[in-house]
Amino acid sequence: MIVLGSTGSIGVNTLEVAKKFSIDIEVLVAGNNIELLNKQIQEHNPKTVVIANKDDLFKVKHPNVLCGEEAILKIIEDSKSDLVVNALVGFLGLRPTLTALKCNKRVALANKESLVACGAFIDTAKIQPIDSEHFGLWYLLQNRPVEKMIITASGGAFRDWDIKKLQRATLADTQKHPNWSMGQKITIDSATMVNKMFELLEARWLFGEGKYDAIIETKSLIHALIDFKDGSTTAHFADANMQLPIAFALDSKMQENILSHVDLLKVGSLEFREITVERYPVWEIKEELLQNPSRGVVVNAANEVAIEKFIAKEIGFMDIAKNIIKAYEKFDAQPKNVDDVFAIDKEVRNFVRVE
Ligand SMILES: NC(=O)C1=CN([C@@H]2O[C@H](COP(=O)(O)OP(=O)(O)OC[C@H]3O[C@@H](n4cnc5c(N)ncnc54)[C@H](OP(=O)(O)O)[C@@H]3O)[C@@H](O)[C@H]2O)C=CC1
Ligand SMILES: CC(=O)[C@@H](O)[C@H](O)COP(=O)(O)O
Ligand SMILES: [Mn+2]
Repeated sequence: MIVLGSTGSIGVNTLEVAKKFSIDIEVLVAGNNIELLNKQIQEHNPKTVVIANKDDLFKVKHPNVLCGEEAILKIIEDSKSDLVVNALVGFLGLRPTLTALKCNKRVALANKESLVACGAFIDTAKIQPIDSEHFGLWYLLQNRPVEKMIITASGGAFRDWDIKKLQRATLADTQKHPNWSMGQKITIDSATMVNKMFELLEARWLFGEGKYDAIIETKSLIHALIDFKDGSTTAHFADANMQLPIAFALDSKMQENILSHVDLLKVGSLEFREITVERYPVWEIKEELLQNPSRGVVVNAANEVAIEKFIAKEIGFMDIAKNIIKAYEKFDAQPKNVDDVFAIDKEVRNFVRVE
């Protein structure tokens, strides 16, 4: 298989699962972490490697190394593998998803920005999501009428902070996720609750029209719940470890033991909280966005630029949501095709950059 983003949090977990299942790795794609990439090359012996920057080419211990975004698309087109794991972060992951699907490959999709920005034009039949909440929903779904699908949020790094202090929160503060160890960008998205809004959109594209909502479960032991029309509610419990969703994304008929069971006596109690607009201002547009999911492209582009500005200390933490909402109010056109998605993405980025 091909692993895009092999040196990231999902990429590393994917390679561990691949080792356990003895899956052959044809291509590794990484960004700047060449030290880790070299270790992965030694262990998995890929035929081809792609990295982000040509200045790093000489550091990679492999005879066949390419670089840049076009090279990622080319190796997908040229490869024999039937399965592409897309664990790239951000809008950068969209073209590889589209290319893999065009080449009739299966896509194990962690790159949620692909569906958020372009879900209307992606055939989800060939996609197995790598996200704990969608895995949970998929696991719970059975042939009974559903009332509502609910996903859980941890509440992120600032769930217990005094709201008045949030504007001055630093990048380092955002990274103190209570339950999960993940890449920098998704950990910021968890703190703003953008991650959960993205996941509601993903769910909408993956499972179709219906009622979707999210609540905070502070231990991240329940990942999804389904309210069935008959009055039953079922919940998916599993430890906060992505290897379970990854294992099923690589092999949906998977029968192996991947994790220890959650020990409810050790857990003792669970706490649920509402997601409020006061702490998570982006939640204000959640319902409207779910009614018009194609507008996800606007939210995604605004979020990526706002995060860049936050990291560069040009704006405070609470301004990330303000930038998103402002862009959302300004750009209300819905993309009619994939070209529109790229055009709107560009326009929104230009707008937020100068805001
Ligand atoms: N982490 C998690 O538990 C979950 C993540 N996701 C989603 O999965 C995706 C990946 O997340 P995560 O693993 O946390 O992110 P990371 O930041 O940990 O990893 C991102 C990967 O993309 C690579 N990369 C970045 N830019 C480039 C580039 N220009 N060219 C080639 N490779 C590049 C990075 O390389 P390098 O590090 O070498 O620079 C790294 O391998 C995101 O969309 C996220 O929202 C979804 C559910 C759970
Ligand atoms: C592991 C995973 O699936 C993440 O998307 C996780 O859900 C992020 O944590 P939050 O619940 O804080 O957004
Ligand atoms: Mn998730």
